[in-house]
Amino acid sequence: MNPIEHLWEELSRWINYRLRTPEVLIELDVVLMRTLSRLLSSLQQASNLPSTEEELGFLSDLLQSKELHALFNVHNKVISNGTSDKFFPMLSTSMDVMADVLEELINRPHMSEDCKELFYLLQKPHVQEADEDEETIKIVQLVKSNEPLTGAQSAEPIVGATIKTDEVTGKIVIARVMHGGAADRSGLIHVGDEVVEVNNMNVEGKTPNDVLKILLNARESKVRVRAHFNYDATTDPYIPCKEAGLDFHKGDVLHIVSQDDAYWWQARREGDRNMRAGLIPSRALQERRIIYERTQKDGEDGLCSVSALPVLTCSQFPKSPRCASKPKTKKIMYDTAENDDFDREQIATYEEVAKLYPRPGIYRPIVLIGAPGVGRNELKRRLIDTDPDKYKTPTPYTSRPMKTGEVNGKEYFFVTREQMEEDIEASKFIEFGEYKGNLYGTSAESVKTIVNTGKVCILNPHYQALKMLRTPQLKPYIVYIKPPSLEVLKETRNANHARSTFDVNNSRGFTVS
Ligand SMILES: Nc1ncnc2c1ncn2[C@@H]1O[C@H](COP(=O)(O)OP(=O)(O)OP(=O)(O)O)[C@@H](O)[C@H]1O
Repeated sequence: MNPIEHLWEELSRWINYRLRTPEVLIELDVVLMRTLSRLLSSLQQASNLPSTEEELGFLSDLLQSKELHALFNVHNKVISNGTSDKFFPMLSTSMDVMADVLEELINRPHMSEDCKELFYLLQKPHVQEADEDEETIKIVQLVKSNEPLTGAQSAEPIVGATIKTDEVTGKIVIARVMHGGAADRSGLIHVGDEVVEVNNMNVEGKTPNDVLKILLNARESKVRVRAHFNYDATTDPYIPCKEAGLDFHKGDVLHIVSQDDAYWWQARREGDRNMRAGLIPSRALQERRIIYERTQKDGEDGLCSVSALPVLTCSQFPKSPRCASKPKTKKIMYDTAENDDFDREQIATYEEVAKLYPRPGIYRPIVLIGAPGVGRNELKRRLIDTDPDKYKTPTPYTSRPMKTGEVNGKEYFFVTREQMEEDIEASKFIEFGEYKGNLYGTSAESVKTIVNTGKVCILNPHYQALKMLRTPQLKPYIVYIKPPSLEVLKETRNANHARSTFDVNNSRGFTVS
């Protein structure tokens, strides 16, 4: 440790270990002066001069540090009060008397409520700083909100309080505390309090407008996420402080206030009037937890080695007709390994969201999802029938040669295989597949074109295409089609002579018995 660090250590230790009594303020001042003069003389000795960048940096930080400046303020205060006995206790022996009383109290086998209160009060440092006029600096953390500030027109609003320049001193002071606002609820801010610093910026010489600018520039995280899991802090064995936890349910939108800690974010529930932020597990922590739980569970199920990041493959999903050996229409090919988002999507934690403002004349696409054969295609067809000018489905692309009577752009857009492969490679298709040696696919561009022409785009893609469709640009409504009861299903499908869409020959009627 270099001599400067050593001196600073000594000074800090001294401050930390002593009570802040009035006598101590004087003593502190003496120590400060002594330490600084030792620092100066040590700097004057050539051998002790800071030579490395690290030492110079330390000295520069020290000289600019808030602690040192605060100590200088103490020094100035002591000097400006001269020999006034303002900083001295009423009795020269008051500290001894207090120690005696505390000892007396602690040795009592039973303490009455009054004694307990006295015992508690006497241990509080502010009792020991008895002077009424003594200045105290409160560091108050108020979180900026959008709460209305009625009656704040005359002066500038600051987190539920108004400020003004004091006519006599020229300092910024609290003019009014808005009832029920953040400042009022904190109970720490009162009319007439001088504002010394805002967000670590000294406001000396500044106008209320300047202070407002500082507040407006305060950068609070604007991140909002939707939770994809339930969270109950009381049952979380990892949370460092259960009381500080914020419980939420799957689907809740959370406003992330701070992501400074890698494992514990601070958040508020969107729309919650309680302004206090609470701790929630970060995405990284929750992902780890889910992976760990899955690994444990799979272990219990007797499965052999499970990778830390499980990637679901077709075989792990319930038997899908599109995975059948002889697909009816087309084989959908998805190389999940190529999709960066795939793993994360399998571990649902938080999803970033933002408020959406409708754009006149622009409709969000409707994406129909559901069990095979549930009737998505039928629904799409019927919707388009109701209003063909309003609803539109994209025309697919194919590499198959055009048949006689077909019109390019009507049934399909006909392109070469090379062109299609190139576009697939460039992620231009939301879904694609191969059937009988020809490629088929729906391009993202054709969805955008329908949206931009003011029509409602309807899609009934393979569920894997959701990854491509669920983007901030397209913002689709994803509608899950729930099948009706078996009785209704039998009745309607039989009446319609419905054909199964997923059996190998596509010629079977519904086998509902
Ligand atoms: N509401 C309904 N009433 C009567 N029949 C229906 C109804 N909905 C669908 N069907 C019939 O059921 C069969 C399957 O419907 P459809 O092809 O729309 O299913 P799908 O969900 O698009 O299937 P897939 O996703 O597997 O392609 C069709 O013969 C269709 O006519």
